[in-house]
Amino acid sequence: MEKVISVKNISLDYKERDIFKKIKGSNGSTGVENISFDVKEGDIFSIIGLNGAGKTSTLKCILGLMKPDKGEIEVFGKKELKGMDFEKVGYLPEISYYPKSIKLIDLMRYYGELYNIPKGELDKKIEVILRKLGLISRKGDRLEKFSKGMLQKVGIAQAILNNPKLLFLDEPMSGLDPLARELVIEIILELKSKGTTIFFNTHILEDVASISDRVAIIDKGRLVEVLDMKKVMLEQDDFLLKDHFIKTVGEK
Ligand SMILES: Nc1ncnc2c1ncn2[C@@H]1O[C@H](COP(=O)(O)OP(=O)(O)OP(=O)(O)O)[C@@H](O)[C@H]1O
Repeated sequence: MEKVISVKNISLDYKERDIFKKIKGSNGSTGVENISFDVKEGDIFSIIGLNGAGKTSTLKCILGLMKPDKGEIEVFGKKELKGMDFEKVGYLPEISYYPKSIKLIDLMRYYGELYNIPKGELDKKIEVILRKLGLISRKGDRLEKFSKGMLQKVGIAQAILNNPKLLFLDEPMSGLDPLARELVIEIILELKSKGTTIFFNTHILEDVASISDRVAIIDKGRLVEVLDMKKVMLEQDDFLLKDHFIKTVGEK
């Protein structure tokens, strides 16, 4: 299997960012320190860590939304994602900001245009995805009428609209009810079965253990270990990610 993401010795120190030096009273903090890992094509790769561990910072560096101070990142074998590359990538940010007055269908059409989805296919694609996420009856509603969980589903819908080859999900289960969480797991597994590589950040360990091929544990900006889940499960049939995580992070 090919490497889709390669992260080598990246560090990102918010203290070094000029903008934070300028904000009176802000000391900033270390985002990530000397992190390295690879993600193989078709894998589900999860990063778990406590609040502030560095999950979002790592993801933003991979996507090119932040530039690490040190280290190298390659995605699809390239040092920088550009133009057409983004048509192959889906991204659910940790917090999505959408104009409140926009109707769901118009937001989806807007993303469809950004992804260059042919006009003739777009409405059908939107329909399928909104139906899957239980949002079809709300497609004509403005987003100001949506609950937090519904907005999270909107974020997921836009992230998968282009059938991405590589999907980034930052806390995908945030604000979702148990049924919606199951639905998202189903969607993730369906995408994997079609060959999509999935990279996701979470601190909800139950969601990770059963579906991930590899799990990276990070703590205070540092990579503690990368677990090969199949191998771990074979070696220890009573392995519980939660217990392992508490032990590992607790001992640091
Ligand atoms: N914009 C910022 N300015 C200064 N420090 C920041 C900024 N963003 C993140 N940090 C710091 O970087 C560290 C890692 O934050 P990050 O958001 O990557 O963690 P996380 O694991 O995604 O956390 P969470 O689970 O709470 O979303 C934290 O110590 C945080 O305070």
